[in-house]
Amino acid sequence: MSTTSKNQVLIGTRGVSTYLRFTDASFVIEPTKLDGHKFFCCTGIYRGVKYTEVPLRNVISATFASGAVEVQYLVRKRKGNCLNLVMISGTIMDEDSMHAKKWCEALLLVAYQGANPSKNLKVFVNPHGGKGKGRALYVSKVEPILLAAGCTLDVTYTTHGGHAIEIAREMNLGYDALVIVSGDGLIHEVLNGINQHEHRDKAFCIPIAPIPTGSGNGMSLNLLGLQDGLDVCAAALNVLKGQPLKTDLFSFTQGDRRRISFMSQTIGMVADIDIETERIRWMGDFRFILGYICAIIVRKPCPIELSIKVVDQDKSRMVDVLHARRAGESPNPPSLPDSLLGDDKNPDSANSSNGEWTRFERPILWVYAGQGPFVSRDWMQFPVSLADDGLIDISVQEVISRKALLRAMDGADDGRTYWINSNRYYKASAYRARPLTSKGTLVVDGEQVPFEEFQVDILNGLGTFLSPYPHYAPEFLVRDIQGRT
Ligand SMILES: Nc1ncnc2c1ncn2[C@@H]1O[C@H](COP(=O)(O)OP(=O)(O)OP(=O)(O)O)[C@@H](O)[C@H]1O
Repeated sequence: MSTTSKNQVLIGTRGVSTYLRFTDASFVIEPTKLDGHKFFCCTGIYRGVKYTEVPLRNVISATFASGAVEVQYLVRKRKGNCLNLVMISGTIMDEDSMHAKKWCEALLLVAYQGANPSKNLKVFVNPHGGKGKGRALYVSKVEPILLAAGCTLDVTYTTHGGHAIEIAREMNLGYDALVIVSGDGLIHEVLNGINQHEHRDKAFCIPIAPIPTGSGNGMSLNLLGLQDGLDVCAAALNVLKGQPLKTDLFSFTQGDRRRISFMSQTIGMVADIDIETERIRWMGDFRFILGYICAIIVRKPCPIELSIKVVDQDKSRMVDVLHARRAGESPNPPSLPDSLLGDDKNPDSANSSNGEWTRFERPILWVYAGQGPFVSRDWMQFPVSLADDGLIDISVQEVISRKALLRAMDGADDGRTYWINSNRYYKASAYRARPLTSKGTLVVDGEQVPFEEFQVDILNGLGTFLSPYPHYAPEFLVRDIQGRT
């Protein structure tokens, strides 16, 4: 029987003849006995070569040189573990060289769905982000994957806050993607550098791919999901295989200074948590939980004047819109009936009229505005957020009892329903806030900014990120909507 078939090659590896083949969905390694009859021990391992099947997407490289085939791919050692880069190689057995070469080319073609694996990448590495392991993780885990794919890397290790702004402002526009090895703060810097670029609009089209080595890593979680969002190898795979996802950005204006924000603006208690837990960043994202508990004990009100251009404040409808959008039933957010736009059905918030500013008049503990479901692994702040709906999600927490705040932290069954308990949640086209005291905290994408009057407007679809999905990661579909008001 000839072993030659279009989708497989037979190689000798570790003394075992082994088929390498691919189907429409998978890359398969199948050890056999040398006489061609398949033989497995009960574990599927034959002299150290194990039967392996991985999604085609996990194949990074396939080369043929000097009579040997080499395939590099990502695999989980155990279910639930992080991905790891591994390689299988061996000399071809009864194939001809031309077949082996063509097989490698065909495998790469399907594994990359026709895209070029060898990308030209600008890489920013923040050695200070998160627990300070960015450099080590980049060198040991991420760079080998990018190099295996044949990428050209232009790497900058940031030396100080603001360094990434300086580089992004001046960068050339020939990169296929900007790889950001840090947390959300460095993404914020890069976007603000791009905003000052001479060719701003073109620069905004270069997709950004986060590699999660920060504390919260909200954007990485939102793009890759809870299983992969903190896995640097899964994030490196996204650099190679992700598709551009357009996201809204926010224009944050204070006086004549305008910043770009891509994820969140926080005022009051949650901003305090960000700042006050800075000195325990070695704890990773647990710092936010600890900070929340301490902040509940203090329960400091934040006197501000808040005005919102409300588009919707009905949580049930927000969930329905999210589901419809993800099911592809509604390519664009459905327009709301005029009677609902800016309608103030709730006497607890202030008056508004269509397209006008609604004043929020009750004492508040915090405002959390932004997009993207997760701001960190345990904190789902904007569960009904859509990447490019042209709206900002705003949650406002009135002053309530400590007990009620602790209950809010509990969420429902999985800690992902935090928003249901924050008592006001809006979809808005803009908002503005004016502090009524000089003491207070304001944080934009993790960066502390002066606690002064500001306004936020939407920059619809200006951001570009690489993503495995056409929306934020699918697990964020909100199933449990108990308690929505
Ligand atoms: N070499 C450096 N030394 C000190 N600070 C740096 C350096 N390089 C960058 N920075 C600053 O580090 C800050 C924190 O980075 P980043 O926000 O990415 O990590 P994080 O705060 O741990 O994560 P997250 O924002 O996801 O919670 C950035 O705002 C940046 O200004």
